[in-house]
Amino acid sequence: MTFEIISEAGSFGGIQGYYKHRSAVLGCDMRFSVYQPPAAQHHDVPILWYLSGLTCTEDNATVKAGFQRMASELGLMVVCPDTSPRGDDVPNDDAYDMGQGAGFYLDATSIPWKKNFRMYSYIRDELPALVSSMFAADETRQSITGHSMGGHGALTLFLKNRNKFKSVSAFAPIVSPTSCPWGQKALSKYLGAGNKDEWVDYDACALLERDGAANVNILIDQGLADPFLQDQLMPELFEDVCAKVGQDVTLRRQEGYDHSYFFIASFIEDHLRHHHKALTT
Ligand SMILES: N[C@@H](CCC(=O)N[C@@H](CS)C(=O)NCC(=O)O)C(=O)O
Repeated sequence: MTFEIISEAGSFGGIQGYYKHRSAVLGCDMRFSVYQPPAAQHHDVPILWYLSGLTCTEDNATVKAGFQRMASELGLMVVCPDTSPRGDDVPNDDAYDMGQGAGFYLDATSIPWKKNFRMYSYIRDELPALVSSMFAADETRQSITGHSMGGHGALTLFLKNRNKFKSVSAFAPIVSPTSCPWGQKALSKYLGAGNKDEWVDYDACALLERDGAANVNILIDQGLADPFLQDQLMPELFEDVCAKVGQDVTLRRQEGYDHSYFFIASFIEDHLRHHHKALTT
């Protein structure tokens, strides 16, 4: 497995880096960022995956979430992948919520998307193998978080891989893509409008209902001034399923916060502490 260093910069005693590699799973070049805490100079450290939302690249969270100070203190490696395959040879769409920048963390099965849009397998298998071969990362201790579309990615990847991730959290997640316009559009194009049986495999509410509660506390923050709250995010759907199946969830409704990285930066410390606890006990 080979990779290229795009840049590395000192940050809170550790290193904030940007990297590029050829993804066999996605069939294109991909970029991602990794924060290595100072502890990684001495031993393998746990990994926190941060999945971003629509229109984002690996850069948004890296420069705007403000996780480096706390990740340094707690000894967490934070990896931010891109949100989709990219490039001139990769299918795209003019809309911001489809195609490049909108991979929805699933493995597409429809033409023309299925050749490249395999972000589920990329995040679950290919990128972790690369990261643990490149850095002092402890593959046995991984957790996952994300924002909006990335919150959907974090919840679904966790719920389907409960032995791989020790904990999960999310900021303003899409909790039920089968129930909201962003999700219905993406699932009908990536998986096929007639394949609704496959849609539930990428719906956190449906997965929880189908597979039952996980043995962890799920932390979710949701801003009450988020313009997408009522039509797209609907955290009450997740809350209802959690109550039904006995899933331990902490859903915090935050007054005055919108969908932006100002919201994420305000609560990122709590999320890093949530994951650190699960990764070190
Ligand atoms: N209509 C909006 C929707 C996209 C959006 O709000 N994206 C969120 C994730 S769902 C985001 O993180 N944007 C980038 C940023 O704030 O840095 C736009 O095109 O900017």
